[in-house]
Amino acid sequence: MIFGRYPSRDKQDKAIAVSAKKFRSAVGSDTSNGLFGNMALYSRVSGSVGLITLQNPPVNALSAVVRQSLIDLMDRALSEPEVKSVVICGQNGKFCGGADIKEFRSDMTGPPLVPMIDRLELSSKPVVAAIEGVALGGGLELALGCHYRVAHSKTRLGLPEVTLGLLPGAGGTQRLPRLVGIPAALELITTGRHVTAAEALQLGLVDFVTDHNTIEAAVKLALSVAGKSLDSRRISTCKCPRPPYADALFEEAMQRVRRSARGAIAPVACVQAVHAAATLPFARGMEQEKQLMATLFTSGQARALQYQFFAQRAVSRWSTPSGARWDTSKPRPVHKVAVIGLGTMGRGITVALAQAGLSVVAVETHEKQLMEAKRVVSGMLERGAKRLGAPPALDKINYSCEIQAVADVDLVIEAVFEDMVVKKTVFRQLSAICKPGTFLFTNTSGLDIDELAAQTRNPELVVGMHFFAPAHVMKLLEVVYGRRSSSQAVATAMKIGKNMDKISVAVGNCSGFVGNRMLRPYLDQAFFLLEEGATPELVDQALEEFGFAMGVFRMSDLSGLDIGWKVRKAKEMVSKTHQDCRYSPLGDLLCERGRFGQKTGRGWYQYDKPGGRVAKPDPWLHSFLEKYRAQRGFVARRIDHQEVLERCLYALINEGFRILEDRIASGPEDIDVIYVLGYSWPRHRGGPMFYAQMVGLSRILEKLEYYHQLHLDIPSLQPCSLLRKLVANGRPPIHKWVEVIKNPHSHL
Ligand SMILES: CC/C=C/CC(=O)SCCNC(=O)CCNC(=O)[C@H](O)C(C)(C)COP(=O)(O)OP(=O)(O)OC[C@H]1O[C@@H](n2cnc3c(N)ncnc32)[C@H](O)[C@@H]1OP(=O)(O)O
Repeated sequence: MIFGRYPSRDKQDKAIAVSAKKFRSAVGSDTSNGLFGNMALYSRVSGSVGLITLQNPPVNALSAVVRQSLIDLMDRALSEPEVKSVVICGQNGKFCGGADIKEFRSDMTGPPLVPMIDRLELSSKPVVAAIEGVALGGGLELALGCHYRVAHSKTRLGLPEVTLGLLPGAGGTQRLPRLVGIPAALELITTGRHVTAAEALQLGLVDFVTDHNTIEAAVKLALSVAGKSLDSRRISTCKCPRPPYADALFEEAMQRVRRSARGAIAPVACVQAVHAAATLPFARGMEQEKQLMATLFTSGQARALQYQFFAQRAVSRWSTPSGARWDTSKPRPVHKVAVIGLGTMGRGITVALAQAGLSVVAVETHEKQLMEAKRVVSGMLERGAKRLGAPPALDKINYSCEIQAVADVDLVIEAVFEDMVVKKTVFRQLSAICKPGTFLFTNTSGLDIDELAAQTRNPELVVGMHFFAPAHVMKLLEVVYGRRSSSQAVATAMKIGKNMDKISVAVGNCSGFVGNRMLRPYLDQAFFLLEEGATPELVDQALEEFGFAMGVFRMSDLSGLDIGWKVRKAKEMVSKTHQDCRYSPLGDLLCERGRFGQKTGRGWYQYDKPGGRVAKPDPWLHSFLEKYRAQRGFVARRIDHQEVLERCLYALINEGFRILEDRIASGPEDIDVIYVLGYSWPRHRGGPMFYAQMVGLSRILEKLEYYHQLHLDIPSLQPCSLLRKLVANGRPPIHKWVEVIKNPHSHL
């Protein structure tokens, strides 16, 4: 009966709009002031249910105006005698993406979330949250303030505040443990993990899950609970269930976050807040939550993490110095893709493409290697499918030993050895075989895209794609446009990246592109520090305390020293005499002795066996360094962590400024996203360019000048002109740097 009268989603949105219009005229509001641009709308459904719809596209974030509207509309629902219960939902199939993060950058105005949610929970009429799409952060906290929660089966729920350097500060740290218990709450709040509706139901986070119309289901529930006691439904009044092993649980959680957070303060505060829920009455727990939140809210880490959140979205709005842009370039549809070369990278790329639903032709020249690749790729797909609970996309891939098999594909991703001669040969072949218009993309970590494009009939179709290993897992993709790449080719590469669930950053063509180009001076400094008296352990410890998952030497041992050695040999750096410019052959000398890192059981550290993973200081390496210094006239001196950080990081940042100056990256966000997602730069430090702003550009400049004066033979320590210009321009904030780059005479 109720559902027969209930409008479809479309009709319902229209009904809401109509009643919103009536409501606006009833309250005599002025729509011209934008008040009703972002708000909540009210309508009455099924006679006695007040329906409040959050309306703030794209994710119905709880902006000041939305919060005020919600309060006003709840008051209205409570004051209407005909209304017996209330349903809160979000427009366009999204319940709520949480507090409006953009507001965090300015002085917060409008009614605060905490009393708003408390009032909701205190309501004498039952309130049901109809959750579709997402209920995240403040959105989930709002739902926790409601008396019942109905979710659509495709909804994702979570408290991701920790990823923004915060904690769920609108009662989330106090209500969630009371509802789902301490172990689950600790895990969800400290990781920020989203859960599916099915898991939410299992945890008791939601009361009901539907595959059908969520609002219909919520209204049905609202009708059925009207007039019933709400005593047991107010989460704040419930006792937090405390397991007997709670102390050990908190101890373990604290150790875990301290280990994995590497200096990030939010996860630690999250554990403390949940501990308050377990040990204090609700009101006192809320006070504790508020205090912890206040500390986090104004911290540099929260600013860094929120900057990174927006930067990861900003990079999709790419542009090139020649004027090509994301909003004026249309990608071409791609249905069938070929991957050439099924080594580690080619296999990962094949998996990522198949998982994105694309048909793939996977090519490897030798039958034996092809079969081995097929076995490995199938295993990867099966494991991935098991994790996602979906069938593996095995049938998306056709394997072939014949390069002719790529004749009818729309796009090729070449992933053969990182060797220009080999790649050139493949590109000439592809250009002859492929149908006209086929995009030819190359997976390379730094080779010249223009040189490769010159091998083809249509250089405008050539673009670089720098995948990071493992290619089916890592989120980052550097999309490298050459001098002649068409805007359509760039747009298509960006689109394919998005389809593979990657964050793609469009960058210009230069040796090493953005990521590896900046890595060079960083690695060089680490080698020079060894020459001057440091040990690999000292350098790594400084970098790991800064927040890197692994220091530079442990990382080199893991990825293999021979890779860099091969590149240096190809560039003739190993054999060249380096007169004006300092060059450390330490890495080469280790490779000459067969020390390639973990794979050989020896590198900058020693391991118990080839392939071993536990790095131990190596006395042989220490005495080797001593002999090396003695032979080459280096006098070992005491080097502290501060010098390690300044030399390694400021040299890397200086290269970042050069990259901006050369217009290889279109803004500092591009660099910061690349470094956080591809090079494990600690996320809570925003990225190298954001960190430079936090340290202060004048200080970076001063320190680079100081070190450059001491080491005139290290050009990478010479401050670049953009850095000087920014300091001369009064150190503008990071979002204004591009103005100085575009207008060198700018006086901000
Ligand atoms: C008192 C302080 C209390 C704080 C508690 C909080 O609530 S903190 C906020 C917690 N919420 C989140 O962390 C959610 C962040 N958003 C997301 O995870 C995702 O955006 C999404 C909601 C899962 C949607 O993902 P999708 O891939 O569909 O879209 P985008 O990520 O590209 O986002 C679309 C645009 O929406 C902007 N946006 C998203 N969430 C918010 C938000 N909470 N506040 C403001 N703006 C938000 C996002 O920036 C995108 O816009 P662009 O213009 O493209 O940048």
